[in-house]
Amino acid sequence: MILTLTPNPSVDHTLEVDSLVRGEVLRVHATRAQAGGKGVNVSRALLGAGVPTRAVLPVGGGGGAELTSLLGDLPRVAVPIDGETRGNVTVTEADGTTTKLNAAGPALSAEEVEALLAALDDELSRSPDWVVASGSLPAGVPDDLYVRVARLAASYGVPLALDTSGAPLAAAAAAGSIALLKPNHEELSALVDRALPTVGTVTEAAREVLSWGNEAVLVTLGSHGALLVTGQDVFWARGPRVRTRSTVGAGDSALAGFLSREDTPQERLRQAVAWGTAAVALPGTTVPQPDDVATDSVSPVTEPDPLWRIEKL
Ligand SMILES: Nc1ncnc2c1ncn2[C@@H]1O[C@H](COP(=O)(O)OP(=O)(O)OP(=O)(O)O)[C@@H](O)[C@H]1O
Ligand SMILES: O=P(O)(O)OC[C@@]1(O)O[C@H](CO)[C@@H](O)[C@@H]1O
Repeated sequence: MILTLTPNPSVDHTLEVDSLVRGEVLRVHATRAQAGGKGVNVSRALLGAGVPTRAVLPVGGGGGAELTSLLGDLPRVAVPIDGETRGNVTVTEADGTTTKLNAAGPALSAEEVEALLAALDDELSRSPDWVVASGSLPAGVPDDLYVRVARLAASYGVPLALDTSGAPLAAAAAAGSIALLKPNHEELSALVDRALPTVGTVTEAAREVLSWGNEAVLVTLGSHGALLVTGQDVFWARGPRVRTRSTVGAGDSALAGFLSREDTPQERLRQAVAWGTAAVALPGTTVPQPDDVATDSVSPVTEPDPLWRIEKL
């Protein structure tokens, strides 16, 4: 069973337009409202693939009620909060360009933060195979929340996969004990505070993160695929070129694919890239179903050339 924690979930509203022009009246071809938030998306993707999962998330107000109804039969622990669950907006264009407007989300009180961690503690005591902690932190939640999550997971011997950015990522990565970090290229670059133009520089940055006491780094590179860096090896893989409809949730789908089955690092990377590639061909925050995923079209490369430029991959 894979447990997920999403401290700042959302209702994702997607608007599809031909082309986004600032200051104009634009006609919207299609709109959709879907359950969102990074850990929620990981759980949704796993559920679709028949992998047991459970999502822990705070919910509040009308947005929380809408999110609850959109979650359908996803197994979950919803922690009630006074604030209003956020709505995020995505605009996708005909060429696949994706523009996202993410709200800050509700402020959580200190008691609500403790209630969320208590719900997580309770679920961790049931020995899930992994816990995934993902996304931004709402106002009122200290930047070290994921450090506390890592300690809690370690106390139960449950491996933690973390996908976040900025100060919460910096705090948790520096504290160590994370089985898998999933930054994208930009997030890793911000974490080590330098540009990472090549496979070699990305690998070096990931190795620096491992030296802080973490076990593996899956760096997703958007259309350039993903690099998996462990203490021993480096693997790179990219999917086939696909028509992009929306990149929202590609990283979450990649993480779900990586965790979807016990396997070798190469096979996990193959699944991750296949699931991420499948996600971008789907609209809005739609996560891929098993039939959408073309695993055979992904061939991981062991020890890719450090001189390869990321933008050319
Ligand atoms: N434009 C694209 N074309 C093909 N595959 C893509 C594209 N964008 C993403 N992917 C696939 O999805 C994976 C995850 O993408 P990305 O690096 O954009 O994650 P992310 O930034 O965490 O995304 P998000 O935060 O929106 O979930 C990539 O490793 C790649 O396999
Ligand atoms: O604001 P955060 O928490 O960083 O990201 C939230 C979010 O953009 O992430 C998901 C896609 O990964 C979306 O469902 C959601 O709207």
